[in-house]
Amino acid sequence: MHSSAPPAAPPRAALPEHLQDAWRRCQRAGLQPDSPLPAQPDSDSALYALRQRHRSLLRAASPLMARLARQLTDCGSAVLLCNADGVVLHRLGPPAFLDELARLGLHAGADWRESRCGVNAMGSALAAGRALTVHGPEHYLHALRQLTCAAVPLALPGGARAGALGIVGPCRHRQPHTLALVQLAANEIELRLLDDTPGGAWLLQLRDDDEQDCRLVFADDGRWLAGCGEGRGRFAALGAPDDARHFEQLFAAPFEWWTQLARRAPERRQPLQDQLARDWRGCLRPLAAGGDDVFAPPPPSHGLPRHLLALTGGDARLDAAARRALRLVGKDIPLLIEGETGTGKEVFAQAFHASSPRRDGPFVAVNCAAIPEGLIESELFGYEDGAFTGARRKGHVGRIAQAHGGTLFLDEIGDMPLSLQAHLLRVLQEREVTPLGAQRAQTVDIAVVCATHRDLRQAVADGRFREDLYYRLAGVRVRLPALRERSDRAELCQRLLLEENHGEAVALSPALCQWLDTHPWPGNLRQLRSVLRSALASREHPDDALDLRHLDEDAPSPPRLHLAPSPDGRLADIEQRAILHTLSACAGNMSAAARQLGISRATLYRRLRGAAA
Ligand SMILES: Nc1ncnc2c1ncn2[C@@H]1O[C@H](COP(=O)(O)OP(=O)(O)OP(=O)(O)O)[C@@H](O)[C@H]1O
Repeated sequence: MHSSAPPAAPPRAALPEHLQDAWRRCQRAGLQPDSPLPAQPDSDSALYALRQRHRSLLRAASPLMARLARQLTDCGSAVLLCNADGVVLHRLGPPAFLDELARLGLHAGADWRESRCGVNAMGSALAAGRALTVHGPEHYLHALRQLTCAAVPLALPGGARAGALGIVGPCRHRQPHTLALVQLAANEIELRLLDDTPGGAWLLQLRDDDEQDCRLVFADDGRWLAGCGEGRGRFAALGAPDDARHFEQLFAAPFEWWTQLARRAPERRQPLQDQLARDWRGCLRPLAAGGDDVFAPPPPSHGLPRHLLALTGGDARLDAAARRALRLVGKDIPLLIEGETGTGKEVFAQAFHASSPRRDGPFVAVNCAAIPEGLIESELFGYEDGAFTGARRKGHVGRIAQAHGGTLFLDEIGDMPLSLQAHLLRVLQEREVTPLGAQRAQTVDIAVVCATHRDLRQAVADGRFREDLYYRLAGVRVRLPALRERSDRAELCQRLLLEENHGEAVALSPALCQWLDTHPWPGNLRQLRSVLRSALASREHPDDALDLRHLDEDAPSPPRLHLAPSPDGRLADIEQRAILHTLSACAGNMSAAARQLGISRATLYRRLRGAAA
């Protein structure tokens, strides 16, 4: 875009009727064509909150936006998505052009409403409720007259306004077919929004001889709830969802029969005639159970600092654990985190550290199960120059001393050898550490957080863990719920998918949603993340919705491995057989086997050691 004088507006009569209306609205609102664009709010946290609120729209639109952006690579144009208030939720396009737009104040989070920015395609499409193009001088404000833009309003399944999709580019790149491209993408987004209708409803997918797709949604009792794009248009003659129509008023077929059929053969298309005697092939399927969980806003978690808050997607148990931990912040009372492998104990410990006044100090993590027993002592306490044969010349600062001023995280504390437990107890009591071979003790100022997947009290009862150390470490205990127990599983899947897909939303098939929701997840979040990561990588196209077929062949089977029969049925034997089976399937590759079992490599080594003992 260049900075020469803006092109003059065309005579009003030369504008199409709907743009004349838009110009009149701006005049009535008192906008001056030569006034600058209003200053736009630009806050990351406000944008984050806004995107959270509109995540179902973003999830439906992102793949289509990415596809459009690829088609437009050579035109130097950008694809924009606004919410129903005209605020930009997402932009994709050439970085140089996006920067130009941002310099005009049109960044993500900016408000394009017609009443603020004058006639423009996004704002005016929303104001007029119709698809339209605004080219160069047709913009009301001079500041926008070097742009050309086409936009289409988007509707929610019930017909309410969801937002608008648009393509904006430099004026010299006007493309006559841009509006048609946006319209096609908008139709597809509306279809995808249907997938998000809460459970307890049925989706009827219809196809006619021209292979035109229509989708209609019905409640359990057959009431017509929604239709989208073609779905609304092609059935307009028979009514609208708001008219409380019933399936049987649209089709010459009993709804009950269709739902029974759908339960027996959900994928099969059946011939179906509507009340206008048009022939379709239709397929009825239940909408994803629990789909509403994904879109319900998380219950408020007021008062939790940002890092801990980021962990709780609304699960009451995790929320309570975070609150309990938070009461310790700054009080030097040790925290003991319990939970199965992969439940996020280390991530929780890091969030605790980041929420504490020690956040600028070090966070030092030691996995007591991963360090060979003979090395734990020197690793933890350090040693002086020449303390023992093979020691490094200049000695070694132990992990405890490294944590000075910050937090020491002792993972798998239940695996600490008894001989070292007394030594650790002294450090905790005296807040001093004496490296091996040293004459003098050093003072250390540390917060201590420990984690274990074992039952430490049982270990105390069995004499494997010192009772006095247990009470030193377990100042406050929190238990992290297993993934299968968490009520925010759907939310968590979405969050991990966004993270794994570099911030781009991904659509999930209902079958996969259901599988994700009901899988027992023995490896918890670690396993979920790795399953999602490999599923994303196995898609043919980045726009493809994730489906069961993208799972590793073995992904659904770990629970079967754990349940394999063993001669005497003991749990430890079953576990060991599962481990050995997986190891042999992975040709002895420890990392691959650990991934497949959904446990960490350290846990796998530990289990093997346990099995060999
Ligand atoms: N709140 C979270 N949000 C997103 N991902 C998480 C979260 N918590 C954990 N994860 C993922 O799960 C993986 C395992 O987390 P973490 O290492 O903290 O678990 P752990 O309980 O300490 O496991 P182990 O007992 O095997 O040491 C992490 O690498 C991270 O990818």
